[in-house]
Amino acid sequence: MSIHIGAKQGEIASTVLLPGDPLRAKFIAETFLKDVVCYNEVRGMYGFTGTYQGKRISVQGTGMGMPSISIYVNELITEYKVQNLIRIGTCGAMQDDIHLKDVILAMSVSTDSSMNKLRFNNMDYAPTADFSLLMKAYNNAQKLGVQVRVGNILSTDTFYGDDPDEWKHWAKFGVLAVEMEAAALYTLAAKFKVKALGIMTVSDSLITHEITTSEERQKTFRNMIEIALQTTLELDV
Ligand SMILES: O=P(O)(O)O[C@H]1O[C@H](CO)[C@@H](O)[C@H]1O
Ligand SMILES: O=c1cc[nH]c(=O)[nH]1
Repeated sequence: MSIHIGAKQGEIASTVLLPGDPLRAKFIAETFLKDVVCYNEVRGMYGFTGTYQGKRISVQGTGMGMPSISIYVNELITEYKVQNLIRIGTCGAMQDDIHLKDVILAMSVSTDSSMNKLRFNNMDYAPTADFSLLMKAYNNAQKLGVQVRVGNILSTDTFYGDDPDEWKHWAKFGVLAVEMEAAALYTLAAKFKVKALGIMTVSDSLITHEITTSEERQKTFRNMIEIALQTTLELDV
């Protein structure tokens, strides 16, 4: 067992899907996986292992924000030898041609967080997706008939910022959408030489102020989940 994950060695698969919401992890396990075992309930941050079309995979909630996902990703990699980490999250659209429920593959991540400023002694690091995961996910989206946007997203530390227009500056530079974890995920994956990708569904628009309901956020993001699951089938480990 690690400090925050109550699994025994061998109970977590080498590929893990990472929703922020632990109830999304439960929903995915119950809806898409067979032979499911719940390996973690510590802090209510559910983790499950099961099989998808015969492939063993796990799904682990990460909580919200970079400090929280960093704890789970660190322990998954260092204590449980996880090799492939695919975040399946929600995000807010920052471009007017991106709509509710659109799917975004995060090729790179900008951030307003100080975590990497501290890690890299105030220099800029560019958190980047693993190209083989990105390419597989893109190809699977095409096969499933799901149009995806691929590009730069923002991982922010503040869901409720002080300046309601701050996101517009990122948008001017082509950033597609905002969420709160991918920069930390990509940075840790690079540090530990494992693979990571973020697949995000648009849950709200910063432009039109449309939002999805929490039930929709938890349950209806099938396109993103199916892209991630198909991608796991093509992984060697
Ligand atoms: O839906 P999840 O995966 O939690 O992702 C997004 O939703 C949360 C904010 O509501 C943040 O964690 C953000 O990254
Ligand atoms: O971090 C997030 C997630 C979803 N929507 C947002 O606007 N921000």
